[in-house]
Amino acid sequence: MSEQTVQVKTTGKILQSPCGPIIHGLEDVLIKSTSISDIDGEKGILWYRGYRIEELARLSTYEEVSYLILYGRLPTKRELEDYINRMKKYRELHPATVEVIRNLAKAHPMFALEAAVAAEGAYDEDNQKLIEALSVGRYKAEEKELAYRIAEKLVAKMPTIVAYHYRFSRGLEVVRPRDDLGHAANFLYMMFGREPDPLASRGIDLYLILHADHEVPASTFAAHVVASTLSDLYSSVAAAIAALKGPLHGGANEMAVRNYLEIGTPAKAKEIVEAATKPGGPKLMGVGHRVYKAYDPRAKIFKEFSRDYVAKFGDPQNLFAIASAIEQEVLSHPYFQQRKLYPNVDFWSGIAFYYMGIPYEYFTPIFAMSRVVGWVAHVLEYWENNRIFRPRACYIGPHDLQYIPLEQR
Ligand SMILES: CC(=O)SCCNC(=O)CCNC(=O)[C@H](O)C(C)(C)COP(=O)(O)OP(=O)(O)OC[C@H]1O[C@@H](n2cnc3c(N)ncnc32)[C@H](O)[C@@H]1OP(=O)(O)O
Ligand SMILES: O=C([O-])CC(=O)C(=O)O
Repeated sequence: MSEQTVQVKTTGKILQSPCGPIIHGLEDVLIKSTSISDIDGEKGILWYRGYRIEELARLSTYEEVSYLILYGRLPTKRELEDYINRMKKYRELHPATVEVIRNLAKAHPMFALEAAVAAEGAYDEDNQKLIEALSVGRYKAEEKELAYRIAEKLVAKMPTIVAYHYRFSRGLEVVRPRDDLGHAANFLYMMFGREPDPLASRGIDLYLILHADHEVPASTFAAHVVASTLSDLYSSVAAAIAALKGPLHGGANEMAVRNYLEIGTPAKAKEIVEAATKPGGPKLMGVGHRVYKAYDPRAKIFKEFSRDYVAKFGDPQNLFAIASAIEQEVLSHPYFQQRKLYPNVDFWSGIAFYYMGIPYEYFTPIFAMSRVVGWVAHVLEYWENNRIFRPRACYIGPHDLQYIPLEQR
C-alpha cells in the first residue's frame, strides 16, 4: 500500500494526540472541489456560481437563484418559466406526510421538517427507483434525471411543510398552495391565509436568496456524509436539517431574536456583550464565524432590509434598536476585534420575520427552505465522484481488558 503525506494548511485549533495532530472541527480541511459557491473569508465576499451575492440579492429571485445553484448557470426566460411551473406542480405533499406533520404539531418545527422530509422520501416513487439503482451502483443519465427531479421536488415542498406545521400548531386548517403566487409570496400565503404585503414577500425572497448556499458548513457536510453511503437525497436532506437545527449553526437566528426579546432595551447591550467575553460566559448568538474573519456580506444586506422594514412598520419591541446597540458594542470591543468576530447572517435575519408575525421557532425552518437547494446541489456534485466518508479517531482507551462475569463485578 502506498503512503502519502498530506499537509493541511490551517490557522485553526490543533489537538495533539498519540496518533498525531487532530484538526479540531476539521477547520480548513478540504473535502472536495466545488463550483457551487465560494467564500473569501478575509474580505467578506460570497459568490454563487461566480456571481456576487450583492448582485443576486439586488436583481434576482429565489426561483432564479435556486435554478442557478442546481443547474450551474442562469436560466433563459423559457427555462425559468418551465422550472417555476414544475415547482408549482411539486408543492403538494403526500397525505402520509401531512399526517406526520399533524402528529408533530406540538413539536419544534425543525423536528417536524426533518420527519416530514424523510416521510416524503419514503413515498416518492422516483426516490424508490433511484434507491434501487444506487443499490446496484448505477448512477447514469437516467438516474441523474431522477435525482434532479427529486432535487426540484425537495425545493418546492419545503415551504408547504413549514407552513402546514405552523397551521397545525395553531389548530388551524391548512391553506393549500396557490399557483399564481411565487415561491416566497406563496409561503406567506400558506402560513397566514391571506395575500402578503409586498415588502414582506420581498423580505422572504431576499432571505431565501442570501441563504441558498454556503460551501460546506456542518449541515451541508452532514448531507455529504449521508449521501456518500449512497443513501437517498431525502435522507441526506433530513440529516442536513438535523445539523442546521443546532444553535451554533442555523438555530442561531432563533436564539438571537430570543435574546433581543429577553434583553428588552438597547441600554443593556453593553452588559450582554461584556458577559459574552468572560470565560465560560454565554456566546453571543449571531456573532462569529468559522470562515468569515470580516463582516458577513449577507448580514450587511439583511441589516439594510431590516432597517427598511422597521422604518415602514415600526420597531415596537426595540429589536432593531437592540441589535444595533449590540453590534456597536461588538465592533468596538477588543475581545471581538482580536478574535475577528463580527455579526453573521443570523444576527439580523429574524427581526423582520418577527414583525411579519412569524414566530421565532420558524426562523430556522425558513433557513432550511432556502438552503435545501445548496444541500441537494452539493450532493449531486459529490455523486459525480463519490467516495464514502470514513475518517479515523485516535483510540486512547485501554486494550485487552479481562472480561469479568456480571455476578463477580
Ligand atoms: C448560519 C451560521 O451557521 S452562522 C453561525 C451561527 N452561529 C452563531 O451565531 C453562534 C455563535 N457563534 C459561535 O458559536 C462561533 O463563532 C461559531 C460556531 C460560529 C464558529 O465557531 P469556531 O470557528 O469553532 O470558533 P471558536 O468557537 O473556536 O471561537 C474562536 C474564539 O472566539 C470566541 N467566540 C466565538 N464566537 C463567539 C461568540 N458568539 N461570542 C463570544 N465569543 C465567541 C470563542 O470563545 C473563542 O475564543 P478563545 O479563542 O478565547 O477560546
Ligand atoms: O458557513 C458556515 O459555517 C455557516 C453559515 O454561515 C451558513 O451555513 O450559511
